Amino acid sequence: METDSATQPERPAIVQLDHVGRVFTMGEVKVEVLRDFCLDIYEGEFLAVVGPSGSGKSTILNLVGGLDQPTSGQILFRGEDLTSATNRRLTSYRRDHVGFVFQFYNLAPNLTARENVLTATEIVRDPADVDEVLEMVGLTERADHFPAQLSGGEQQRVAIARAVAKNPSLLLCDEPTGALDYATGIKALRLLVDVNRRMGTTIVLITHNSAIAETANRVVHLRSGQISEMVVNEHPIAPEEVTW
Ligand SMILES: Nc1ncnc2c1ncn2[C@@H]1O[C@H](COP(=O)(O)OP(=O)(O)OP(=O)(O)O)[C@@H](O)[C@H]1O
Repeated sequence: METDSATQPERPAIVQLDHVGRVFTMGEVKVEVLRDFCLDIYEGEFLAVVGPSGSGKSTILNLVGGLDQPTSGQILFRGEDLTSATNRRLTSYRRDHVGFVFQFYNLAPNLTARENVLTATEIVRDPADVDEVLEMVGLTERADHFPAQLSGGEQQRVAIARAVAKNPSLLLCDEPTGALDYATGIKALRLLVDVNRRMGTTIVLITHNSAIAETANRVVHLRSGQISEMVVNEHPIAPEEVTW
């Protein structure tokens, strides 16, 4: 059954960034990327984070995904403070709750499409059915091909299938269409929208392309690590309507 796309803050927050600061220190130099950054991400929403290069998008995604820790403030996942979590707990958070999709697909070259997806499901408690996920991404016929035998768009579909097959609560996508041509990018975006609607997975998509963001329920515009604008799309457009 399809779940309604979440637009509204009445939904509980899945992740809360509470007065988060992130300073990178390189020798004597300190780079303050985020200061007092606050954002709630709601269960089941499709949130786009848009901003120019260097505005802090990947920094935020890495913090939300438990790949990085803030220098100040708190990050809560369903009320649990991740900033005081042990490394072991953070690893289980990433394993059980988070799926990542990157611009470059990071597939294991010596494994077939199916094996790439299967490997991800072996480490989680409640995975989705691998064959169903491969069918959803339209790769049933290509399941026995190795990454080098697949096009860029097909490889990205394997990467999405791999992330989705873990049945994560949160799917974090860093420029997932960045390396794809227009038509292939639209297909990848369609998949993400379908995953959000059909599986109720909360999606955070970061992009520098504001046209893509119109498919999301809510768009956070970033400028120099600050939210410059927040837009709720009452009627997100279909990926097929996106032009860039
Ligand atoms: N590990 C690090 N050490 C030092 N500075 C960093 C580090 N990671 C990020 N930065 C700096 O933080 C700022 C924000 O980087 P971030 O990668 O979050 O931006 P972005 O919006 O994702 O950019 P892009 O669209 O180019 O990927 C940049 O000025 C970057 O140089």
